[in-house]
This record gives sequence, structure tokens and C-alpha cells, in this order.
Amino acid sequence: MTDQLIPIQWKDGELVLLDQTTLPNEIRYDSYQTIERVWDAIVTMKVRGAPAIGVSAAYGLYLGVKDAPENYYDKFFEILKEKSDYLATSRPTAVNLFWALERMEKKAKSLAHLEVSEIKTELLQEAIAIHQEDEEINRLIGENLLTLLSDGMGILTHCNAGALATTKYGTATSPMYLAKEKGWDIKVYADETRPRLQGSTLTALELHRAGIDVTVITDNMAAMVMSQGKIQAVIVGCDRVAANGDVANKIGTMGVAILAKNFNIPFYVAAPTPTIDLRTPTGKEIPIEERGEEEVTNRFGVPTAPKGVKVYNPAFDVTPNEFITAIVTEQGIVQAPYEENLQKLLKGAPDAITK
Ligand SMILES: CSC[C@@H](O)[C@@H](O)C(=O)COP(=O)(O)O
Repeated sequence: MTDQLIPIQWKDGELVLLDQTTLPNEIRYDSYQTIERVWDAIVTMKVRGAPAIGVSAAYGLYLGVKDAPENYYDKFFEILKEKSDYLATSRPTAVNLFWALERMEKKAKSLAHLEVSEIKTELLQEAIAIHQEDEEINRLIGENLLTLLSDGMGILTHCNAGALATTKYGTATSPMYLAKEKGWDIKVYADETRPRLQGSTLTALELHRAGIDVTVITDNMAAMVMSQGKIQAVIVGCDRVAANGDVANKIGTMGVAILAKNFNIPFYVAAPTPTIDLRTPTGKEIPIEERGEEEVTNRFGVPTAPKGVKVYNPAFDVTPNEFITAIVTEQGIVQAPYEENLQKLLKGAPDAITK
């Protein structure tokens, strides 16, 4: 992978984030020293994508407690909880946010025998570990997905589950980078992904920069492209996998899954295990973020709907498990019955895995 845009870096005691709202026009990196600014970066989607939200929140929590008083344990843990609860209000759907915050809090509690200053140092190390593990997870997801693909395929993806949404490789895009490394000739179709356009502004940008054959289509062209036989597999990322295998991902994903079933095209979900949430029984219980109406009524500052019109803007939808051919994790490929196999997977049982 050459010339990669790096969404998250920890540099000289500061969090450095690539501003994803100015892409593809401006490549701009900003430094973050406070938890409040990290919260704002997540809310305004300067950093976005489930894994990247989790990693940023882990660093954000460290920034939130790094100057906390060190003489009272109880006070420190109170502040830690308060800051964690605050970051948890940034975006509701991606479970990686809650997973990362919980992991940081658990780490701190396991170190209650240390000085507060040492706990702070360890919390930074934990955030760095979460960050580094994500890269390895993505490579493994890519290798597993690659076993389901072959040279010459057309692949459709929705939104951006790419390197920009993670640390490296991405999840849904990981096999695309690996296929390129192997010299395969694959053709990627990137749904534009209204209303925020992550497909055209982010996925197309990163794949194009990597020299991967990528074609942007508007969301309403997916059926046409599938009917023309151009797509042999759909691969998407996810923000939360419920215990029964229902999957929340960017709004529009469910429609793509329904189309794929109609055209007999396999529909794969790339899912790092931190995105699997066995505490949420089905898709119905996944909280779906609703965002501001201006995302729908304006395009680049220009109004595209009458002033005062009613708007509904859910940022995610839930694809029912019956539309999903396989959920591909870093530990292996999981197929139906999802309820049973996802539980087994997280317990480390080898028979959960198809390949
Ligand atoms: C590996 S990223 C997986 C998902 O987070 C991604 O597909 C997605 O829906 C991103 O939504 P966004 O609203 O841009 O954060």
C-alpha cells in the first residue's frame, strides 16, 4: 500500500486526526489535546467508521483523565467514569465506541493497586494497543475474505469500511488491497452513499490512490449494475452485529443486501470481533442514530429541498441475517445459524467457523 492517508496517529502526546469532512478536496491533519475536541470530531464525523471511532475514543478518554488529580483513587475513578460516559454520548450505533471505553475502564480497574500516575500511563498504553490490534485484525479479515473471492471479480461496496475507517487496510476493503498485492484484476464498484457520500469521497479516494480499479456509482444504480452481471460479490462493513446476526451498517446497506439476494450475488459482512455485540439480541434493539436534516436538504451548502420540508435522516439501517451469506471476522468465516455460531466464535470454539 503506497501513499496511504492515515486517519489516526498518536504523536508527541497528541492525537492527530485526518479531517474526513474535507476529503477528497483537502488533506488536512488536526491535533487534539482535549477530550471535548475528540468528542466533537466524532460527532461531526471528522473521524468516522466503527473501528476508528473506537480507537479515537480510547485516546480521547486518556486525554480526558491525563490531568486528573493523582492523590485520591476514588476521585480518579469517578472522573474516569464521568469522562467515559461523556464520550459514549457522541454516536450511538457503532458498538466499537462502547467496547473501547469499557476496555479502558476495565484496564484501569485491574490496576487499582498502582499509583494513579502509573494507571494513566497504562491507559495510554491500552489505547495504543487497541490502535495496533486493529491493523492486525483488518489484515486477517482481508485474508479470510480473499478465500471467498477470485481473480477477475466485480465487487460492490457501500459507504466506507476502508483504511480511512480503521487503522490500515480497512475491513471490507482489506481483500481489495490484498488482491491488488497478488496482482489480481478486480473491479470495485463504490456506491456513492447518500447523504454523506462516504463511498465517493472516501472509498473511491483511497482505492483510486492505491491503484485499485474503482468505479463510483450513485446508490440508485446498484440494481442496474447487478442486472448487467458486473458484480460477483458484495462486501460491506458494519457498526454492530447483533447476537442473531442482524447487522447495522450505513443507511442503504439493507437495500443492497435485498438486491444481492434477488440477483443471487453473495453478500458478505466484514466484521472485526469487537463489532459483534452479543448483549444486543436482534437488530431491533440496535440504537439507530438520526442526524441533522441539513445532510439531506443541502448538498455542499446548496439547498436541494424546499425550506421547511419534513426530513427523516436515519444514519444506519439493519440488514436482517437471512440476507447475509457470511460474516467474515479476523478469526474466520461464520455462516448461519448465526445465533449459535457467533456465540461459539466469541468463546473460541473452532466449529463456529466455516473456513
Ligand atoms: C470498518 S467501518 C464499518 C462501518 O462503520 C461503515 O461501514 C459505516 O457505516 C460508517 O458509517 P459512518 O457514519 O461514516 O461512521
